[in-house]
Amino acid sequence: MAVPTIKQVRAYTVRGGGADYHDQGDGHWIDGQIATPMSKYPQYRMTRKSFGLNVLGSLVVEIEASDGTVGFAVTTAGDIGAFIVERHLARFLEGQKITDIELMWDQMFNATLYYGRKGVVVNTISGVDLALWDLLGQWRKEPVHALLGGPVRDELQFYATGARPDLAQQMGFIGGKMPLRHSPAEGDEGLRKNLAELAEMRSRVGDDFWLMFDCWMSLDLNYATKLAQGAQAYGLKWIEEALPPDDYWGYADLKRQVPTGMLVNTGEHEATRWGFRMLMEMDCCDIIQPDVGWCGGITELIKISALADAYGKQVIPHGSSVYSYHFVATRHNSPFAEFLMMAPEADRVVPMFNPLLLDEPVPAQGRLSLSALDQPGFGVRLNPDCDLARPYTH
Ligand SMILES: C[C@H](O)[C@H](O)CC(=O)C(=O)O
Ligand SMILES: [Mg+2]
Repeated sequence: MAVPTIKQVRAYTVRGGGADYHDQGDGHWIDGQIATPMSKYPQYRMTRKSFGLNVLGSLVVEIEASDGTVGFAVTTAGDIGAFIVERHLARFLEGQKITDIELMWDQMFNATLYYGRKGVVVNTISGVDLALWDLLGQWRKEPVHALLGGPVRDELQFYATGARPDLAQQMGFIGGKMPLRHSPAEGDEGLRKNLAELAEMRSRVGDDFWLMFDCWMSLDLNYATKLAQGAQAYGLKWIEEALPPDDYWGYADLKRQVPTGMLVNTGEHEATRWGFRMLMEMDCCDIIQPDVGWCGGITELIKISALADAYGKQVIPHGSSVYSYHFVATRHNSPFAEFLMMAPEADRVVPMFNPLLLDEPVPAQGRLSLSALDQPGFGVRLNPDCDLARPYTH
């Protein structure tokens, strides 16, 4: 059978939730007081939207093949990403065989090296890459996990990220990761409050339920060490993204300084095999947490994950819903997955990319059967009710 070629690449943007899951309405737990690198400025401490966490919006990449098959994917990159896709990356895709994903990835990455490497450019490349995998799956009528070598387990198990680990426990999740609220700018009193919150949550969930802190790049080494030592009494399973992503040296020190048995995890704002190589070579963490929509897509995650396996590290991707699930299902070193609680009060399970995708599967009792992932591609559809714009064409 002749392999179709890529006929057209289109980039759309959309606001309100979706892949830019921080773009939520006022009062949502994800925009409450959460420690960030901006917390040292009192005017930017109480909400993350105050410093522009939701400025990007979602990018939707649609790729149409010569036989009419269409693949698509979403990520966080908004208008900037749409510009990059339409005015720069499309040239490396249109006319290519839809099977030549490795070649297209290499051309997109190398052509953008002079202004890219990480951040929104690699988010954008990731979105294109995911759309290519979706297209291939649609054409072959196979789920992406089958294209990746097939699942190694029958169901996925999830921990939940959100403000209410106690409710996540009742919903059947294996653990709850809560945002750290108080940053070093709030001194010892803030540290006491952080530990008191953990103590309170531990008293609600009992001894065996996993509890984790997500520090979202907000701490310094000394504070992170004190937090980890204080949290030991309440059985904190891991301390996540404690330091800025570029502080590889700090992470290596932190990993040596936390109490025995407590894990140091990071990587959601890291990108490419070279970034993750640094984290692993310098022994910065126990578990790496690439976001498949930000780290370079599935094509790059395959390499990152193989490297991690050789280093004896687990790969528990950050969020990303179906884009992660199809990958996690196929890897021995990804034994569980994250589910981000996007209900405003974190009191029920709603699709992570709500309202952008239709047919987005969600865990029930903290689990998702592989049979929920057996549709072609990533198995999701764009919600026609979402107001997509196409700000650039080529
Ligand atoms: C809750 C965290 O601050 C962030 O919004 C999500 C995240 O880092 C994670 O899911 O991990
Ligand atoms: Mg995190």
